[in-house]
Amino acid sequence: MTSKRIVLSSDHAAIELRQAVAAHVASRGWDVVDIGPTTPESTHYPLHGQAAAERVASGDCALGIILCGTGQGIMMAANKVPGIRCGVCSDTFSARMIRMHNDANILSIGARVVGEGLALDIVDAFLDAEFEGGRHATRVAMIEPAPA
Ligand SMILES: O=C(CO)[C@H](O)[C@H](O)COP(=O)(O)O
Repeated sequence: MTSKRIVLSSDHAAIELRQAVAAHVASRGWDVVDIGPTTPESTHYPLHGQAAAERVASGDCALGIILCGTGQGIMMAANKVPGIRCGVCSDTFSARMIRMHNDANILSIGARVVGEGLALDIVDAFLDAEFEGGRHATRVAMIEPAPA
């Protein structure tokens, strides 16, 4: 991965964890684009999932990390943006495999599911893994048809 620019977003349920993830990812040398929100008012996860996904799909950011209470709703919203492959992870094995086999470009985490220590390990597993290509590239290409 040449670019080390990464976008982060969440809904209200994951602001504290997102900020911890942002500090951790920045400490690893990534250029973090944290698009919020910063205030704790209730908000709507599809807005934040789509906004992060658009940063990745446009090429502005190489990867993304998004969070909501479960990680599920914001993942669903992100995956509606063409070119996005986002998985929810609550364990490090899955976080590694969504990069190695699925070429995921966004990781989703549930702030009401995992604690901060595990979340940061999940982030490390995602960032340290690389897509293996080969047979996996054939399968990833089948997920989304090439644009006409
Ligand atoms: O996990 C989520 C979506 O998948 C949201 O964070 C959750 O639904 C928000 O719930 P509430 O409005 O009760 O805080």
